[in-house]
Formats: sequence, structure tokens, C-alpha cells
Amino acid sequence: MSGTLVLVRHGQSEWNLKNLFTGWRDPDLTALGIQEAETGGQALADAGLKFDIAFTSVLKRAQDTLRIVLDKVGQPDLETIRDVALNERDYGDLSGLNKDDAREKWGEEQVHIWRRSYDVPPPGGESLRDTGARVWPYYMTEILPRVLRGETVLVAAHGNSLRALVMVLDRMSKEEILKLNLATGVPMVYKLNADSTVASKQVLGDMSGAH
Ligand SMILES: O=C(O)[C@H](O)COP(=O)(O)O
Repeated sequence: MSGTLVLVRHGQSEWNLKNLFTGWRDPDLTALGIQEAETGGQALADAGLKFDIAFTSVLKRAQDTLRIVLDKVGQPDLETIRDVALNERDYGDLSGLNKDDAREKWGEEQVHIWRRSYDVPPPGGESLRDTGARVWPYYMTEILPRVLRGETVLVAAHGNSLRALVMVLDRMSKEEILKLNLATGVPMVYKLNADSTVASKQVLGDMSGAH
């Protein structure tokens, strides 16, 4: 067994609340989002986890979630690396549109395909495969080597940048990833084997409400 990797999706953002496609746009957390981050942080504190380093995107909602989590685990000054590679999937021309309006315009099924499929990009944006093509190499070069050295690494990022990672870690098929939704603020704790495969996964909270 080597180290520990913790993934957490940011708490609810203002645009999650308004039901808008967000992508690379940069809204703040809502009051609920702050609470979700606090709950996730508390769960990590209760599990006794201490981190060696944290990674996040260049977007506020992920950085603010990380700050709240680090406060809860008593490590407010932890070394943190921010990188665009961990940003949310770029939603392209859908960014800023209401998700229900989009369903009315293009149909429920098409919108679901844009949101959850592996390789169909929304107009002007990234498919999950495109997102994975930047997230995965970043994970391999910057994050994984630390975990393999035995470090405990925290990653605060986004619904789809983390889905891209979880798909590979959990060896999910293109069909399975279609159904995967990550809840906001719920940490996933992975223990990795020395060969980079997953030894165990523990979800510290309730994923069932995610949509
Ligand atoms: O970018 C967004 O709109 C959200 O962060 C994720 O949205 P999705 O659940 O529609 O992919």
C-alpha cells in the first residue's frame, strides 16, 4: 500500500443554485456551498486525515472549498498548487445558459449526452474525454508520484474534472460514466497500491442526492 488521495468536488456555487452551465466561468460558493465544504472538511477531520499537499483549479469555487476544508482539518497554511489542468470541463457555448432552457431547446436526451457522455462535446466546449486529456496527464505527473511516495494528497476540483479522474481510478466504462454524478462537498478517500491501482475507496458522506 502507498499513500492516500482525497478528491472533493466544490460546494454548491451561485450558478449551481441558478441551474446554469458554469464550466470555466467563475461564480462564488453559496451559503449552502460553504456549509457543504465545512461538512466535508469536518468528515476528513473526524477521519483523522492530515495532508502533505493540496491541489486545486484556478477557479474560486474550488479554491474557496479547499480553504474551508483546510481550516476544518487544522491545516490552513498547507502548501497548495493551483492549476488550470484541474478546471471544470469547458462547457463552451452552453456556459451561462440555464440547463432547463437548454433541455427545452435541444431536448432532454441531447442535453444529458452533453452533460454526461464520454466523448460528445457540447458546442464549442470539451467532452469528458477532452477534459480527461488534460486532467489525467496532470494527475500522472504531478499528483500520483506524491501518492506513490506515501503522501496524503487532497484535490479540490469540479464535477467533471473529477469524473474524468474517477472514471480511470474506478475503471469505469463509457456506459458507466454516463450515470456517475458527484455530490458537492463529499470527500472520496482512495488508498492506492504501489502499482497505482486502487486498494480501497471510501466516500465520506452521501452521494445519492447528486444529479
Ligand atoms: O459546469 C457546470 O455547470 C457544473 O459545474 C457541472 O455541471 P454538470 O453537472 O451539468 O456537468
